[in-house]
Amino acid sequence: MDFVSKMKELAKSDVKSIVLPEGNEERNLKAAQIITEEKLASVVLVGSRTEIEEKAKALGVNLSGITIEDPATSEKTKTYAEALYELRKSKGMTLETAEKVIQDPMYFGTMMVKLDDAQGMVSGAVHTTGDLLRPGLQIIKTAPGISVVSSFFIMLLKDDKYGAEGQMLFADCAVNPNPNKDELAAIAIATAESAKNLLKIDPKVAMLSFSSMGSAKHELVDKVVEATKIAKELRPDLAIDGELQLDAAIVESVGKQKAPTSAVAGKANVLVFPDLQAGNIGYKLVQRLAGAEAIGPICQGFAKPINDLSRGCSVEDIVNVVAITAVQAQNQ
Ligand SMILES: CC(C)(COP(=O)(O)OP(=O)(O)OC[C@H]1O[C@@H](n2cnc3c(N)ncnc32)[C@H](O)[C@@H]1OP(=O)(O)O)[C@@H](O)C(=O)NCCC(=O)NCCS
Ligand SMILES: CC(=O)OP(=O)(O)O
Repeated sequence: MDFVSKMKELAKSDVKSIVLPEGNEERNLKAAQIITEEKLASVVLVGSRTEIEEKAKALGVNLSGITIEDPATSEKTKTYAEALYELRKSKGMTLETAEKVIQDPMYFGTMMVKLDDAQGMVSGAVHTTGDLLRPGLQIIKTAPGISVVSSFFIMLLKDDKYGAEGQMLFADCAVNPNPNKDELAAIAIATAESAKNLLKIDPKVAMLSFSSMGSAKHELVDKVVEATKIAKELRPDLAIDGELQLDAAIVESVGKQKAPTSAVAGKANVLVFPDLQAGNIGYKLVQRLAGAEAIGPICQGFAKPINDLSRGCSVEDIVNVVAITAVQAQNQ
């Protein structure tokens, strides 16, 4: 069974409630109907009830079995505003501001997850990644013992000779613009754990650079070398190695030539990029030029699952990320 089918089967086995805060958007509405028909999750659309109902009618989307929460009229709005105020008052938020902010479906949806009125959230077809991350960081916060929220893409490649039979995780492609060495080490460890938990593979983590094992000297390379050292010290049980160029990481013959003693070189199935410029460009290159399916960005490190989409996503992408979010919610 392929990865997406596995996620869907798991999601169906214990149905969770997932919020779509871009409730009046066409792809979200179409996805909501598919998710409901396939029983992948119990969908909550957040937004103006009138707009959602009118748009659904125009698109021929059947809303039965789907819950709509309108922040302007919901009986939950007051409670959520008060909870937001309590969480953010030490940062200077007033109750008046909280009452305004909670009208934003992104904040309303995030608060639904925080207060267990839903188990997960997916957005990003319209909003930017920052629009999802800010309420997430302010309200959901990090899981116990985790200091850095980051993200990964599940890359399903056309050529199964790479990664784990064509499956790879790429990180961080969406959250941390310029992680320092400690943050980069944390991203590597978190992504290795995500590879084990979601893909059920034995992670082989390559810390990517433009240098392989000292072949180039530069401060940008130093960060990757130091992050690799930190990650290995923190988790000697994990196969993490670097610094490696991309070809040394994924092509067996090049790995043997450039990093002959590495247990990861040539076999990597988790690629950790040195910064967000490289990560975001890297995943889009593989998606667009190599025709890989890119699922995500899936967030890791939040106390509860909230996930992003690319604004270029399809209806199918939304359905897939909702299934994965539901599986993450089962594992909470
Ligand atoms: C993630 C991002 C939104 C955070 O921005 P920010 O300006 O630091 O946000 P805030 O200052 O409002 O931070 C909110 C809180 O989260 C914390 N925080 C920020 N990034 C964090 C991270 N990666 N992990 C954990 N906590 C984080 C902040 O310390 C702050 O805590 P506090 O309010 O309790 O003091 C920002 O880094 C960003 O825009 N990243 C790039 C997203 C993007 O454009 N991706 C490309 C397309 S996918
Ligand atoms: C993940 C990502 O790059 O999102 P967007 O394309 O919406 O900026």
